[in-house]
Amino acid sequence: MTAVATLQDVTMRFRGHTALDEVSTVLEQDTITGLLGRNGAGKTTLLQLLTGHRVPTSGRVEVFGRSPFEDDGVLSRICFVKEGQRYPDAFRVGDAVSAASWLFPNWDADLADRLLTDFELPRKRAISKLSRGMNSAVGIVIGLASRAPLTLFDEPYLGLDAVARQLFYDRLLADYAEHPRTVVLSTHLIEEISDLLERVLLVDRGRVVLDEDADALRATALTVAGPRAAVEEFGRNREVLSTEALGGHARAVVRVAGPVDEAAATAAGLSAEPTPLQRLVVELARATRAAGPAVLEEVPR
Ligand SMILES: Nc1ncnc2c1ncn2[C@@H]1O[C@H](COP(=O)(O)OP(=O)(O)OP(=O)(O)O)[C@@H](O)[C@H]1O
Repeated sequence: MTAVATLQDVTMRFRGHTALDEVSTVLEQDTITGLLGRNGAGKTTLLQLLTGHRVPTSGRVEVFGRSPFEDDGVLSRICFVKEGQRYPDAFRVGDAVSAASWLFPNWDADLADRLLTDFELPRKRAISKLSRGMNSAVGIVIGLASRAPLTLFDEPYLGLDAVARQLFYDRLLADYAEHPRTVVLSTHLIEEISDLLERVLLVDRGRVVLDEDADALRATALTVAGPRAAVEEFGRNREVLSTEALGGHARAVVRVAGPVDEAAATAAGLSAEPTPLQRLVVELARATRAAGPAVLEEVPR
């Protein structure tokens, strides 16, 4: 695999506050990574470092083999879609799209047209008159049509309704299948995007808590349910991430080694199901933070 971006021992301090603390990670070419973490975890800061908006206090950031800071050759290959993106006051939707078409060498005008239609964005409408969700949709159209080799979406769904969010996920996946590129999606809506993700990068209080292949991560845990005694017995020699009991019945999220454990659960009279990614991430983060509060909140859908 080819590394598109590398962070090595990156620390970012703002006055007294450490937003990122010795972070190391690699973004592989042609992957979709979910960048996850609670409010203030350091996600936006990490994306700002990748896009050269900030220079780390210490450590090394490399994108396409070079420091992204003030390097036009690198920056023209990156599209950064920010939460609540602002545009010049006089801009209409068409102006934002035209400006983006000049910026990104791989720009696909036909795709941009189709996406504007899909998201019902009139080209002539002043951006200042758009609803919050429509404003987010403009960023999404630009992010997808840019076909930038490194495309970063920082919570791009502000104000977008569920139908529009699904449209975004569907169009991203379809276009990615035809034109693979490296995508990072910073989000709190883990379950919604879990099918899209190939990598999971979880940041908590400026530190990397998880940096894993999404399928491998899913295979590390099972949700088992059944008679309480059998659930307890099953968890005896395994790492139990959480347990809920109601009367004689219990349900537990348990770390497992593979299919052999699933067979053992079934043989013990338990139901065994994959653990939803959001639940798994919450539980793993909680376990990492020992006795602390949950690291991620479940976001109501
Ligand atoms: N310019 C700045 N000056 C001081 N502190 C900052 C600055 N930018 C970010 N921080 C702090 O760094 C921490 C990480 O912020 P960051 O925006 O990266 O979090 P985030 O994970 O993107 O959060 P959210 O999910 O709420 O958007 C926060 O505590 C934030 O207050």
